[in-house]
Amino acid sequence: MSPLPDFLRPLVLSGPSGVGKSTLLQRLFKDYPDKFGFSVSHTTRAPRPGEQDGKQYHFVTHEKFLALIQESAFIESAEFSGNFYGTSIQTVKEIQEKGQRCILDIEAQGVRQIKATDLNPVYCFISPPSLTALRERLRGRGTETETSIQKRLDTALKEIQYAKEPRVHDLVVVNDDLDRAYHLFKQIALGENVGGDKLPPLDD
Ligand SMILES: Nc1ncnc2c1ncn2[C@@H]1O[C@H](COP(=O)(O)OP(=O)(O)OP(=O)(O)O)[C@@H](O)[C@H]1O
Repeated sequence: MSPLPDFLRPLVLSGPSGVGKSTLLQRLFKDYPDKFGFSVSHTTRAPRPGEQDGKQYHFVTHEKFLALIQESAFIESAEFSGNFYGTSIQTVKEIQEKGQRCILDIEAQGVRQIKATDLNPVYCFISPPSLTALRERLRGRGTETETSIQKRLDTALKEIQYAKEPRVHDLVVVNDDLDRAYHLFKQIALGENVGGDKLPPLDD
């Protein structure tokens, strides 16, 4: 059996909080409003200003989230920075049925879980150029308290450690210059046969 073209496989995006995943995705969806479907996760975290239920996330209570776990509704679910996140099987199915490429934005625990399923996605890691740059972006976004920034940076170190393990990701995009990173990310999303960036040492 010949392998599926990459465009027909879901695309799993991961990378530390604040690295620029949402920024890259927003540009992609603006440029290609019909080609891609974003797998909207369920979360128990509070909406940030401007976020709409069903758009960035399905915002649910703890109780509802636990009920969905009981019903085996999720492909993956994880706790991150004190909140639960999960991808429902139904959400991915609906996107695929529309003939769109399904894009999932998932943290490291979720990536591990997806590897145990038969989803067969392309794994793309969005890397910061340095830890210093990541810290500055999280502060600059202005959505987090200093405690939350510290929590996210601690988790970021674990994400990066995991990303350094062999064969975890198929491709890396270093989000240094946004236009350059977006150009590469767009090619990957469109299923073009490109090599990614090299993972920076990230030990600053
Ligand atoms: N290449 C870049 N250079 C400088 N700043 C950037 C770059 N890409 C994104 N940013 C900025 O970094 C901040 C974090 O970006 P964004 O919210 O997209 O991150 P994220 O990975 O989606 O985070 P989370 O996982 O927490 O949702 C934003 O303020 C964004 O404008």
